[in-house]
Amino acid sequence: TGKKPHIIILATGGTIAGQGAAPDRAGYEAGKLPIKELLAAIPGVEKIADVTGEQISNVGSQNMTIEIWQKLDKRINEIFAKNEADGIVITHGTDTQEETAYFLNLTVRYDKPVVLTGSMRPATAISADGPKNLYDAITVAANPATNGRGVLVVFNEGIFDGRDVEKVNTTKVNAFAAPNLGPLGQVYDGKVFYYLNSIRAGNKSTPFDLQKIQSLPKVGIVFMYADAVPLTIDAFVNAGYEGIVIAGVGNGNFNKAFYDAVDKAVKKGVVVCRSSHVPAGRVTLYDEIDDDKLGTIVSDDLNPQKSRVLLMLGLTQTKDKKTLQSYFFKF
Ligand SMILES: NC(=O)C[C@H](N)C(=O)O
Repeated sequence: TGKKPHIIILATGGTIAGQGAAPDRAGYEAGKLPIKELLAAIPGVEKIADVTGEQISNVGSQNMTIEIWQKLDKRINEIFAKNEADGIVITHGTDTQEETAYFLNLTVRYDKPVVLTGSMRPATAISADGPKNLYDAITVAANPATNGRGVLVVFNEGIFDGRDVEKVNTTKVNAFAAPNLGPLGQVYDGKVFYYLNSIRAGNKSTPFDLQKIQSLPKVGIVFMYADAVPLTIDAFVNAGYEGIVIAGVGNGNFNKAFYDAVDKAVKKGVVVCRSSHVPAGRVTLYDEIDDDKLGTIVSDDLNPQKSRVLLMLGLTQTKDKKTLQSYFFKF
């Protein structure tokens, strides 16, 4: 019987720390309860790990910021550099959890477990899902088989990789899925089962070492729909954005008006990435749009909000579109 693993919880807020007038969700506030109270709801956890907690922020994740991402990244890298913990669990709202997970998957320089979780029901609601998710996340982070799998999301007994996980339901406790890949595994009754490995590179095999990156360039997202007008494309260009992700229809398609606006943006040096708001599938090069002719890149199977994360980080390294495109196929 060796020493128990030490797990540090970094709390950022979210519904898991949410408080309302039980048993309702109406009018509840995310990011109210401190980490101490979240831990008090999972007695028995001391049998699987020595757990300590730190409060990084306390916000609903609709208010997540790049500044909090940088703070998280810095603290995670410091914890592992100084060997302060064997694994890290991040409690986080679900609205932007997929973005934070992918950002950290690309920027954390260590292979040790980093697991995000949250909840759909506030801590004060009937059958709150937070305590179980937190217990499961600690179980996964404490398991040696989690090493080297990048940043993960554990939710409703599913284990997902940070690159592929997406929020797929607005209110149900089964809120996360990886539409293009599926879950990496399952956590059940304190046991961890992995079924597959993500083949995407992350952690220190990316060039995105935030210690060497002062600030991130601005990248915006524009939503395409029938008869859409490209006002926001022009607005982003005029506001000095370095990149634009188009949340296109179908295989990253957009109409003639968008095409012309994208053409102008690219000619001004803005990098434009074609993604799609279709829930699954990849956006492929040279389908109905000739990317060589228009000067665009494609998102592969990253959704628009994750494409923005990668394009922001990519643009800190290069403006070369071939290299940026290679990031989208590799990371
Ligand atoms: N279920 C949740 O966590 C939703 C909340 N708005 C948040 O993202 O913080």
